[in-house]
Amino acid sequence: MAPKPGNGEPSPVDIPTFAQTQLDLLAAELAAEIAETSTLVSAHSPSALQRAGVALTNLVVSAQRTGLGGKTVVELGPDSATTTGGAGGLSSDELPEHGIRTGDIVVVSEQPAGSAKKREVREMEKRGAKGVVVKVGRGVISVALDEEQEKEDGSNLGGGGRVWIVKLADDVTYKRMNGTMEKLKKMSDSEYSVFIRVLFGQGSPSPVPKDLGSDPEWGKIEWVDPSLNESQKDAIRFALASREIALIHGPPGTGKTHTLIELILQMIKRGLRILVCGPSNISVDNIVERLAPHKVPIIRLGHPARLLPSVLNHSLDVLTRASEAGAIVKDVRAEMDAKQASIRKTKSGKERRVIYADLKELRKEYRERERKCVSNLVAGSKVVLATLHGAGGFQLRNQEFDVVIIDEASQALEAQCWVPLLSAKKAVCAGDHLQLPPTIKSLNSKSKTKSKDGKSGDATLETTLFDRLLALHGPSIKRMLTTQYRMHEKIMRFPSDELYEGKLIAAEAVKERLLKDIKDYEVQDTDETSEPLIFIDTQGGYFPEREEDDQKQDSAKAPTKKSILHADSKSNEMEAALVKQHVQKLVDAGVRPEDIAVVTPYNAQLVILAPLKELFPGIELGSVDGFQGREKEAVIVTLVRSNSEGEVGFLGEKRRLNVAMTRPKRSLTVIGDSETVKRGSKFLSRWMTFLEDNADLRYPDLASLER
Ligand SMILES: Nc1ncnc2c1ncn2[C@@H]1O[C@H](COP(=O)(O)OP(=O)(O)OP(=O)(O)O)[C@@H](O)[C@H]1O
Repeated sequence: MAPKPGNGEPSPVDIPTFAQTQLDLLAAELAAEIAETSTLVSAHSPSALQRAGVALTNLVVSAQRTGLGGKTVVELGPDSATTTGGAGGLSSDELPEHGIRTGDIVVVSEQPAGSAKKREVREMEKRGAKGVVVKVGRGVISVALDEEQEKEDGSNLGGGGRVWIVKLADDVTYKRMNGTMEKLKKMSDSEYSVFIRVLFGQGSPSPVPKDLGSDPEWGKIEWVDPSLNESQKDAIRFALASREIALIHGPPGTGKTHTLIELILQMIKRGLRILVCGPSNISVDNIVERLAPHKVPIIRLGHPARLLPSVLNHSLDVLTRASEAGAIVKDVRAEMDAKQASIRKTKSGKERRVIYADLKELRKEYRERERKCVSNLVAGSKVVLATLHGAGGFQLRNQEFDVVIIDEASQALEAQCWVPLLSAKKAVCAGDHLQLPPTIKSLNSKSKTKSKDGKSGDATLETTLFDRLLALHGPSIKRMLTTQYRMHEKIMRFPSDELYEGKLIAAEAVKERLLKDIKDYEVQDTDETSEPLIFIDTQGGYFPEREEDDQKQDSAKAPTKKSILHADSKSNEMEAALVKQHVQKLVDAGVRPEDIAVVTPYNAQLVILAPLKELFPGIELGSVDGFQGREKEAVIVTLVRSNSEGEVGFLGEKRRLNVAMTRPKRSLTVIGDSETVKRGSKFLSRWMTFLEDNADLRYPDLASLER
């Protein structure tokens, strides 16, 4: 564990040791990810892998062209020999249902004939071509190949024959994190900036005046949005006044992004140059969308195919094309496209080789011109937005920013945060360390850490920068947002008291909102729609949980990635029946299925709940982890665990429960076995007692349940 919070001076961290620990942990994580893919691929047939969402079979290369960065983009379409027009409702030019998404790293390779052949990922990588999916359409999927991946005779792309693509572990992200950690490790003591020293406890953050609200400098801010609440204003003042680091702690629904937007606008007013990052494209786009109406000049880095359509106008790619220098780049691109097209026409090996040599030259020229054009644009902009990973691209090399802002910092790996932070002078990180950290596959992997004074501890990738800084410097480096704009007062009470020191306040507009008060359509006043908090207690041992393995034996169903990867997941059929009954009551009262979500910690339970999607079109079913950041009018949580041993597994994780119970706006229904759950932990025991005392407590009516 990291040093104790706030006990005077922080214990300094030895930076090279820290970086090495991160490198070890990242290597273990990448290995776990690679192993997962390899196991999947070698154990299942191509069609099973397609159903599991990790492959797309029966394709042919239909075209190739030049993409961003001068890369070759191959377009893949269905092989007409395998799609007999219209079979299964599929027209011959449409791709079947698949799980490959833009941004996935894939290998394109010759498809093995028959399913008997053993497939090895490593072998496929060697013989095929690796790349990134840049576009997914109904009838075509485009892959930008890694440099020089296409062999001159096209043999690694099926040589004109049938190919398939398989999703691989995303090692690109790792390379960037590793590169960053290597740099950090090699830095000498004299190269550490004040900022770096503070972030590793080799110095304390510069003091900030105590009462910023009445401070002559920070107390008189002209707010762009005067409706900000006091805790939001205070967090912004603190983030502006701090010199090295400020954490903005945003519990669920407290307007974290809202606050960051005002902070960015205030920083722009002060002439500061800002880099804004988040762990995912969506987290960054969310900010671009909300900044755009303020008409401030912003540039969004990142591949256009991965950005929301609404933010494209701010994307570097679009801005580059619109610029004057962009026109010259376009000419080179056209020439390259013509060459690419001619490769496919010629059969002569000699001619192909000449064209490839020309292409290589053109690619170099293209890249140089594009880089120049991009650097000019970036250098001239005051606000740049990118994913943490994207901030490590060539576009930001040698660029300096006054402040780096990281949203959702508690959901990012620390090594990823260092991609933009290595050259930062000051950082503002927003997040909530009491919700779930990033998902880690190598969970058992721990590495020893050592502080400068020789104290050692265990480090895991789950410890985020946010956690570490709080542990290092204590609460004085953070400000918490305290008014929440999502939940009914009664839904908020338990998480607030247990996790947020009882500090959360429900905003007037939401504190008494019930389902029956929905304004957009009519909802009847029933027992289900007039209660914000319902607990259906399944205690008594009548509703035991099941292991996924038990079900697989009696199920002839095709594997899904979920079922393959969650072989030891749990489910509870009777709880699922109770969910269905409750949803039916809500829908009968008039609540729209699209305003209802069912969340559960267990993926096997999701498989059992799946038929609800057909019964109530529009309803959302999700794992707790997948629902983080989301909200719904009504949320039903099924806890699944029910056994005589009091085993609760990963239900015992407070942060997971916190996410589960803070998704609803007007109605939270918890379905679970209080006897089992109570025994899981003190926190769970207090939650069960709270529900018994405060929720509308119900017991299942066994007779009315259809099995
Ligand atoms: N000062 C305010 N006055 C009124 N409404 C506000 C205020 N601040 C935030 N909100 C509203 O609260 C909601 C949540 O805001 P926002 O999306 O910024 O939250 P968030 O904290 O980023 O969300 P999450 O809980 O997912 O982290 C939004 O509907 C927003 O308009």
